[in-house]
Amino acid sequence: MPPPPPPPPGVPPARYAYLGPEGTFTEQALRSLPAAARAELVPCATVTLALDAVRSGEADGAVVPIENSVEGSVPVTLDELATGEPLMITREMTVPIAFSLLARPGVRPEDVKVVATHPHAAAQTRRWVALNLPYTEVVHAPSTAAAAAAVADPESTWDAAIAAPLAAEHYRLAVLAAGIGDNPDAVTRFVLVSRPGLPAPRSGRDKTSLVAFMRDDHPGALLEILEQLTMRGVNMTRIESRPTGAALGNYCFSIDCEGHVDDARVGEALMGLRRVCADVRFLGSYERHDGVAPTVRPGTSDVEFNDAAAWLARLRAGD
Ligand SMILES: O=C(O)C(=O)C[C@]1(C(=O)O)C=C[C@@H](O)C=C1
Repeated sequence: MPPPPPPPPGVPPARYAYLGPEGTFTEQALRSLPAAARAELVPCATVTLALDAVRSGEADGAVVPIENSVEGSVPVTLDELATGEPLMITREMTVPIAFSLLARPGVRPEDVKVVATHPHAAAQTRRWVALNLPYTEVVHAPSTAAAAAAVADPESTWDAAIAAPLAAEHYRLAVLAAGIGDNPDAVTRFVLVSRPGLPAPRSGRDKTSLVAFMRDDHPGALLEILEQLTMRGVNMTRIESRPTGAALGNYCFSIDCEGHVDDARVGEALMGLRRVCADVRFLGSYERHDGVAPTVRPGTSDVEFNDAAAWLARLRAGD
């Protein structure tokens, strides 16, 4: 394939931060974006640093992991998006996850006493490790590639890393075992995050992300939030509660739902949430990674919402 054209004269290439170092699954997710081919890619040691690079203007965007099909959400990403200077999701993408056990050349499987990896990777290889390395200690690293980079150092006290097959080439490590994930169909979802601005254009196959902060703790508080979505025919694809950090028992709800902020039913639901919640943080509308279009229930299409609004206007005007 010919190399992508350079940016026009005077226009610096976009800078994208990501959870690094080189060789992470996050880097694979970022490289799946056509724009990455023309961009400067900036590896960051943590999700927090990658997102802060966007907040400070050091990077134009950041790709971070948000959810794994086996281990669930990535709490640091949910919490960073729910607090601090607002950020906006503009794209999502998925990467199939396959793990290898990597070690310095010459290290044998029976020599592996300590294996390092990211906590989400540890959770996805738990059964394989229990069966094949029963006396091995599993320690956590900031990312799978950070574990591989550390293991490549002959002074390392870690004997092996669980990482992406790509990390073996990158850090010149030997593959002691491949395909060691407990679930061969594991997939991780990543998001591209930028500073707030115009939401990505409506594609008809969109998702909207938001964080709803409860006004106070009372019977049915969560139900009240859910009603705002259900009564407008908005289908949720994910909801989870996260502590706000303010006090014990103080929670917010991280929600993904089908549709775009420009869809009448989603806009109306957001207005409803704004009325019943202490705060609502809009995290963006963006095209779904799987291209699935929502089913619009009778009475909740744009035409029907607009027709109802026009009818009310006529009533008020005495027409
Ligand atoms: O450590 C990496 O390689 C990452 O990109 C992070 C991460 C995650 O946060 O879940 C991404 C995909 C895998 O599920 C394991 C780790």
